[in-house]
Amino acid sequence: MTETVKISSRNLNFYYSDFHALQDISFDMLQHQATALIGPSGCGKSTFLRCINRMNDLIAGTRIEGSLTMDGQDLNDNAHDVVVLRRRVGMVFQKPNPFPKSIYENVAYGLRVNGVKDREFIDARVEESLKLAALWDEVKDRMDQSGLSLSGGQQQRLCIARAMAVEPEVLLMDEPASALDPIATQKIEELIHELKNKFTIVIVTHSMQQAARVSDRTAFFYMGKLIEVGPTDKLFTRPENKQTEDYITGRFG
Ligand SMILES: Nc1ncnc2c1ncn2[C@@H]1O[C@H](COP(=O)(O)OP(=O)(O)OP(=O)(O)O)[C@@H](O)[C@H]1O
Repeated sequence: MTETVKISSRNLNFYYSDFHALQDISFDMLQHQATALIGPSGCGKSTFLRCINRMNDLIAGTRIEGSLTMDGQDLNDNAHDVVVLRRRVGMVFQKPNPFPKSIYENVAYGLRVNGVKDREFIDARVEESLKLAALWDEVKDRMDQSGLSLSGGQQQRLCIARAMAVEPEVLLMDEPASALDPIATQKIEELIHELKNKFTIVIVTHSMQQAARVSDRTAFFYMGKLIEVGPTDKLFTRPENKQTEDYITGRFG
């Protein structure tokens, strides 16, 4: 497998006012792989994820130092258009958050916002995205129903379809299955395996089992620092760092 770096973090520091939430984070996320971010609550996983699509820009008093690049381009360069960035980097959140609109309109939303008007094109992209999200068969006969009428697991797959409709290059997932039952969780995990063929995935998860099941590489964060990163099977079976070992064996966290 050829390994191309998609996103690269170098000496990344992030502050919420005086609080130093991320400290000197340096590692690469590879193209067409899933990278899992693990670590105890409050260690900075979500903060790091939100740096990638600059969602933290929305929080007053935050500051970022160091470099974060995608395809070698600095994401924090002021010349970088955040709207374009968010089209290239989709995001799925912990709780499914469909819009109070029809299933069809949920998926078509990003295209419409981007000015696409061609109905046939939108129809085709909606179908393709729902198929990619493994939801098409369950909804194809009720596209006009509200997205909110779906089950939690279906809603999350709808949100994944919505994110994919604008053909992002990267999909950020912040604990995408934490609000779902085991069967819906399994579907999302299977989906991640499929989606890797098309996208680069960075996933925050509280579940080490989930990280082990879905990711190629895992990064272990602790108190704002990156303690260890490497191939998932190695990190979980032969960690190099004592703190990683203590965490994965359940001695803390
Ligand atoms: N908007 C904010 N303002 C100030 N501090 C924040 C803000 N968001 C997060 N923090 C702090 O930054 C640290 C990292 O939080 P973050 O949410 O990134 O951790 P996490 O590892 O994702 O945690 P969890 O697993 O509980 O979601 C925590 O100490 C948190 O309290």
